Amino acid sequence: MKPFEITVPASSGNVGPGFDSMGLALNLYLTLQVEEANQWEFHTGSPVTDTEDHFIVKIAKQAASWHGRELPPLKLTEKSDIPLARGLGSSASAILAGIELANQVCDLSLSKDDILRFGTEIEGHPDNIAPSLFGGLVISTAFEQDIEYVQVKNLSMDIIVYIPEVELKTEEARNVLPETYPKDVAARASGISNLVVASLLQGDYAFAGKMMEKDLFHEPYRAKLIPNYERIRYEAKQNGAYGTIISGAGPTMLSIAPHGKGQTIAENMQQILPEYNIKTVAVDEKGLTVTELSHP
Ligand SMILES: Nc1ncnc2c1ncn2[C@@H]1O[C@H](COP(=O)(O)OP(=O)(O)O)[C@@H](O)[C@H]1O
Ligand SMILES: N[C@@H](CCOP(=O)(O)O)C(=O)O
Repeated sequence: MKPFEITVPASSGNVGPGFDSMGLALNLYLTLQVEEANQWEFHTGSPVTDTEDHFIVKIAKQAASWHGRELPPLKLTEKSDIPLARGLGSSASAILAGIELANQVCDLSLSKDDILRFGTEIEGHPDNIAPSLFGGLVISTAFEQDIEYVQVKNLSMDIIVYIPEVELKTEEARNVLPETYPKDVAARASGISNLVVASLLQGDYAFAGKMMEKDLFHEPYRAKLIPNYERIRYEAKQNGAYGTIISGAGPTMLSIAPHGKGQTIAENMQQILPEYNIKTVAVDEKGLTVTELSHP
């Protein structure tokens, strides 16, 4: 086996009202270098005590065993710009890295649709898995045995993320949501989501930003879990952003802004919230990639 590297972008799920179905791939990356080895080795920036039980290895073993195969020992080197439990899809990126690892090493011949289905089954919803796999903005939903999706590329807007120091587990942020929604609320909430999609497709980012802030599916329930929720929305708008939403389940927040204005907005917002990591990010258009390494 030749050494290779798997690269998976981060993602921002929901994009406001597209709860569990809309997500954007972002240019923060998890990379996993893979080499043959006689015994397991796992290298990351921080110590890994349970090499064979590491989340990515567990997923890879699961993917291999579902196809009647066993993963051999490997030397793995992981690097990641994606902060954990911040609403930037770290778990989806790690799941995809694990599935692709098994796909490559055990010759599973999984198609991208197979990976989407398997990854969604593990993650529970496709809104992070689909964009991290395909790149761009992806709208997706599980329908019977399949995950149906539409990929949208070449959005022309700037994106700013506000990453706090605190973590928020997605599971915890899902527990505050209602089990069911009254019919009139569901109808309005999906209408708002449809307006966001339609305006993004038309390139009307100002209207998309306005409607993104009107979510009824999750933001009203999660706002209390997100530090500085109202303040970030207000200050970002004062500084010229079109709209600000919770990224995934939070606690990171994300603004969309006019093309070319993102950097200035990020700098101004960093003055207001010095304890945050605030930066502009771009949409990743490629999704998961695998490259052969000549010199690992
Ligand atoms: N690269 C990784 N390696 C090991 N575990 C990871 C990795 N990425 C994510 N995880 C696991 O996923 C958890 C975060 O998932 P989650 O709460 O869904 O937040 P998010 O996906 O928004 O970052 C981490 O606490 C960790 O258990
Ligand atoms: N649709 C999910 C998205 C979770 O994204 P994450 O990055 O916070 O894991 C939800 O809103 O729960």
